[in-house]
Amino acid sequence: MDMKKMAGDKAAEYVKDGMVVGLGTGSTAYHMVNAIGERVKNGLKIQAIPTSKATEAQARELGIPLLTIDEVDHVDLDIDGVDEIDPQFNAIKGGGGALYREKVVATLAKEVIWIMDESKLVDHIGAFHLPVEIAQYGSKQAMARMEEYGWKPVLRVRDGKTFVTDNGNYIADLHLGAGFDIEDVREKLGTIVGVLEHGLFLNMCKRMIVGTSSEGVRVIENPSK
Ligand SMILES: O=C(CO)[C@H](O)[C@H](O)COP(=O)(O)O
Repeated sequence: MDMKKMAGDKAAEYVKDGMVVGLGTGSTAYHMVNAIGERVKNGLKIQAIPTSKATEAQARELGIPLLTIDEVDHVDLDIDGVDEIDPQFNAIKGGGGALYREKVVATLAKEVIWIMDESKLVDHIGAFHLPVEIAQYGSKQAMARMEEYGWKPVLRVRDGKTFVTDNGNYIADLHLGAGFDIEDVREKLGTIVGVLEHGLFLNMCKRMIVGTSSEGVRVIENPSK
């Protein structure tokens, strides 16, 4: 079976009646949303908060009852994908550009599960670019500040056009390299006007669920949660 599907299907088992569930975004989350949709058809009673317009459309199609963010006062469980994750459970997310809503929902959640195939496990994050959501107004200046910090921001382009997030903003992708100083980058990003959120999700999850080619699904618990 597809490794992403294995992880998504397994994660859906953690959803229980009565929960408010955060539905992540991306090709792994897609399988998880399908699996939850199947369980809803079979009588599971939940409410869900999607982390992107794409996931919202998928969940709606499957008949999963949805809340808007203004209707949410807590999230019991958030399940989402990652782009990279290290043994300290520090992750980069936002490859699909949904990092802002993903972080809002993950931050509200009592419990977070990250789902992935085994390619996402790394010793040090940073080989994958770090996505940073920036306001359109002043984006040139915000990127100039990033250059001053010695980073090389690349404005995200899709299909020949500047990529615009579900929130109407741009994404600057930072190519920092594996083993970059996470705390230093996080702190410096906080000083730049126009930076709305970044894709560092540091030690947020209670467990990772990893689809592997040789061992099936691995569930890795976070001892610090
Ligand atoms: O953060 C994300 C979207 O903003 C995704 O969760 C991340 O990019 C992983 O995607 P995939 O499961 O397709 O590999």
